[in-house]
Amino acid sequence: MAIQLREGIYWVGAIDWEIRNVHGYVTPRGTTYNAYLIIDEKITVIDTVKASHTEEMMKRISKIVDPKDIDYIISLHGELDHSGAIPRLYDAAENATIIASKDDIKHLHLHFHRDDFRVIEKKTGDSVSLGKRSLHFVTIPMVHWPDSMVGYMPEEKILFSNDAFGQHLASSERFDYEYPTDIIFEELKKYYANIVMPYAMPVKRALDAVDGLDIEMIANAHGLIWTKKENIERVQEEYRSWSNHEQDGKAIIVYDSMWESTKKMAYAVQEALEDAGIEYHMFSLHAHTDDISDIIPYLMTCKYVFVGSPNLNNTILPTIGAFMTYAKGFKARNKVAMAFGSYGWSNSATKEINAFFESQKWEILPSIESEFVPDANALDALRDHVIEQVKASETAE
Ligand SMILES: Cc1cc2nc3c(=O)[nH]c(=O)nc-3n(C[C@H](O)[C@H](O)[C@H](O)COP(=O)(O)O)c2cc1C
Repeated sequence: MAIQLREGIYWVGAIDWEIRNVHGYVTPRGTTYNAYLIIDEKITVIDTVKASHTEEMMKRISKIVDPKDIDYIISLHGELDHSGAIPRLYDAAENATIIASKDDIKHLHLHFHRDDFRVIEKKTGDSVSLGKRSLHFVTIPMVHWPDSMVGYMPEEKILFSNDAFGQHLASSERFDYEYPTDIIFEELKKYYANIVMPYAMPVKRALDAVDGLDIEMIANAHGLIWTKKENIERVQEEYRSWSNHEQDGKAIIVYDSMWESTKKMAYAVQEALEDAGIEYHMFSLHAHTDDISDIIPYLMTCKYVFVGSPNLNNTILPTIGAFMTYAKGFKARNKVAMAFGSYGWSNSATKEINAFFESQKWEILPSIESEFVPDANALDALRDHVIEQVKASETAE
């Protein structure tokens, strides 16, 4: 059924209980595609759903209104998890016009190749009257596509924010007050880290653009809708802090190992961090025990990054390569990093890892290698080295 947000404003999206991977970002809790129906003089749908969930959306809309009567389809972002059902909805509506940003109009064309779409372009400062209510648009390019836009409805104090402030979280509950707050914020951070993080400057500009709006509800495109005053303030503060690359002073250890030598080294690093009083999280990529997308939220806010790989055929293990390839796109800033790993006869793994650190412009601590299996002395030396380096880094602050 359609869920009422305010009188005449409904959530008509879809719940994807099954999805576990969105372009390499694992989504253990599934997701939702949030679409909104507004019944006013102009019957309007804001965003749609992934094509696979089109009929679920159509059914929810049809409980409230005959889709043929829809006047406006507003597309805030052309990615297929929001635009996938636009062609079906457009065909069901007899006289609909699509409202979108200039880039989104181009993207919709490049996705659907529909020359018959009637479109109206909107940009920052433009609005559309729906009758009793209106929508005022703000383009937020690169949060997270060039086409991204939000719509503010002053009469209801609702910000339709599309992907901004979203979380991949499937639930029968629609509103933040119905769901454990910690889980929503955990998923908010994971979403920001894995989707939005590369675009720190555009995020700051977007936050400035919506700053000062009187917002009582953030109707986003994924997950729970924000309604609680403290949560609406907190999500904006969190986005501000993340876009400023603020850190929590913690560490991450990311490693893989074939015969457990590098694993022993990872645990020596753990011991050192405990001795130095640094909080940390360890990620083992062995046999994909941990997923690389789970590391990114920790990477975003940590200070220290320890990466370990043994040598395999003159290079690193592919799991560590995948982590570095994935991490590289996010442009995490202000890290202090150290490589470690075991080798047999030629060492290139830590060099490759250091080259990655360098590409990220992170401060690099001297790496440590072990020829085959590290003995107790080697592990003690590694531990002491890490303690010394970390303490020096803490004192230097
Ligand atoms: C298939 C295979 C290829 C390897 N290739 C290299 C290599 O190119 N260079 C090197 O120094 N050691 C190489 N080694 C040796 C490992 O790096 C060494 O055994 C190391 O101690 C393994 O660390 P781990 O226990 O953390 O997996 C290779 C080992 C295996 C099993």
